[in-house]
Amino acid sequence: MNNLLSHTDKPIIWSISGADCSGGAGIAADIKTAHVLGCELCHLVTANTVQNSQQLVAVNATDVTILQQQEQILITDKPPQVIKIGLIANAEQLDWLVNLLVMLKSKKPEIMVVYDPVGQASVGGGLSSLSPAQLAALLPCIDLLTPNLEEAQQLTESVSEDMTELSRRLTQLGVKQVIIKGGHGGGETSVDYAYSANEQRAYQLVSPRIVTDYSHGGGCTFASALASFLAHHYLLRDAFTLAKAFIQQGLKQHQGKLGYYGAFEQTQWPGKLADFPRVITEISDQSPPLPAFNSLSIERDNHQGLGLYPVVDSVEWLARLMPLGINIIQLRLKGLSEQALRDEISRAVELSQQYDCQLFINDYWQLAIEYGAYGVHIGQEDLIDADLHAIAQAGLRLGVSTHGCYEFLLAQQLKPSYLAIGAIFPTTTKDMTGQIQGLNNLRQILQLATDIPVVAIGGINLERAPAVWQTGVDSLAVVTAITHAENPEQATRDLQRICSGKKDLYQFDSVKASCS
Ligand SMILES: Cc1ncc(COP(=O)(O)OP(=O)(O)O)c(N)n1
Ligand SMILES: Cc1nc(C(=O)O)sc1CCOP(=O)(O)O
Ligand SMILES: [Mg+2]
Repeated sequence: MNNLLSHTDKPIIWSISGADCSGGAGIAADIKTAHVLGCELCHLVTANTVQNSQQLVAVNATDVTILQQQEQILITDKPPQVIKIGLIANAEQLDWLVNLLVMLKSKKPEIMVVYDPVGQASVGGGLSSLSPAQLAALLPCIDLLTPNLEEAQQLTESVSEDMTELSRRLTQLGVKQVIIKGGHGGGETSVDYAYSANEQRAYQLVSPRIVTDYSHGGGCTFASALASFLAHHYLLRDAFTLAKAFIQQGLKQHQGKLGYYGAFEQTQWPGKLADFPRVITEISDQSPPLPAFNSLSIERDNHQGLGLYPVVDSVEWLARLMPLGINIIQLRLKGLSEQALRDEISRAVELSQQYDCQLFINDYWQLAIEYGAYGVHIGQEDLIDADLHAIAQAGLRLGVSTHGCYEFLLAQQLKPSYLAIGAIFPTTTKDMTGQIQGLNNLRQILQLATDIPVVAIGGINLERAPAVWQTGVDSLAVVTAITHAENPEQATRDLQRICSGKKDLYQFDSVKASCS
């Protein structure tokens, strides 16, 4: 257990779950899911169940000594990044599991543990009779719990149907993050609710309900899809979004087929906007509804798009760069007094009119409106406080920062003038820890884009710019590649040249996991 180095490029997941001889649920679902999502899955089978599409006949619990042997033979050879837990057949297994998790987390705290608390088989019958009191020892070891509403009620010994209340209670029992699945309810849509105790934030996603009986193993698949995306280092909100899209895509394979309880279909890495959920948020679901924001002046027919987008921190920089034929530019001021802000912004707007340049003001949307700037750029944290109606009514364009697919979908629902995706690479300009996208993730997110222009930002320099441009983005936003360059004017011209190059690919079929 000293050497927890992995021997494979693929992230390793351990699934500690039961085997379903009918192939729909349990380990079978976990293996199929992890496989198509670019992970390697080791299985420690807790029970050999006897079931088919109609009934559960027996749960034959595995002897704990076998699970211990499997744990020991795997631990140095195939150590896990993520552990996914399903069926725990008895109290003896529970004790073993709690000890295992405590030991693993003491050696490698970053191991993530996902627990899908299966108590009932979907074909009817009890898989496990562990009580909430017995499970209490396990919950503090769990990073992500994925109950349905009924399971959340059982674990909290509550009759509440309020997902907010249930998820808070579950985190009080020690679980760090919860996703309560709404898939089993009625209605036209299925709403899932995630809550992170660390972030103290909730996320809600809704998808149209797909009518099909081919859903056997859907719950196990959802949990193992989450485990797979977490193993690829996606944040909870993005793993949640991708896992919901994965489920939607799988259910659609047998849409409308009823009368036979078939195995859920695991297909491929989700990449079609139609499979992705809608983000429920008070920002996008405002009343009255938000109007679409004015669009930018953009030339797409010559493949150039918006081109280079310098982001600078003074009017002096604007005055230096605008004469070079810049189409779009941003004034990103930090830490100035009210008067200094007013001076800079009013001078910047004047200058932008002189050069007919699309000037965006970062953060200060009220001053941008007051001085008649072309647009404002708003970060995710500031979206809630900004008066988006006022920005639209004043005719200003809106740019929104996004970091990952959840924020991208949320921002896209607002129909802004452009969407920024970052940070593509590590950057020294601001702390983007945990939010570095890389080129593969950028390509995946671009598959979800509509006709709203997309700007890439973060760590883009002369060497990296061609590869980012080739992903098909409409613009490259840069700070230090210009402001820290030995010769900023030359760097600007070089970047402009890259951004005027033809893009070869506008097709992103089956982009594989970020592991490549
Ligand atoms: C084009 C572009 N993209 C992203 C950002 C970042 O904006 P924000 O999230 O508001 O963070 P700060 O820039 O305010 O630190 C941006 N400014 N421009
Ligand atoms: C200001 C900013 N916003 C980012 C985001 O991802 O939202 S990354 C970033 C820094 C961009 O600076 P540079 O080009 O020097 O890396
Ligand atoms: Mg900002």
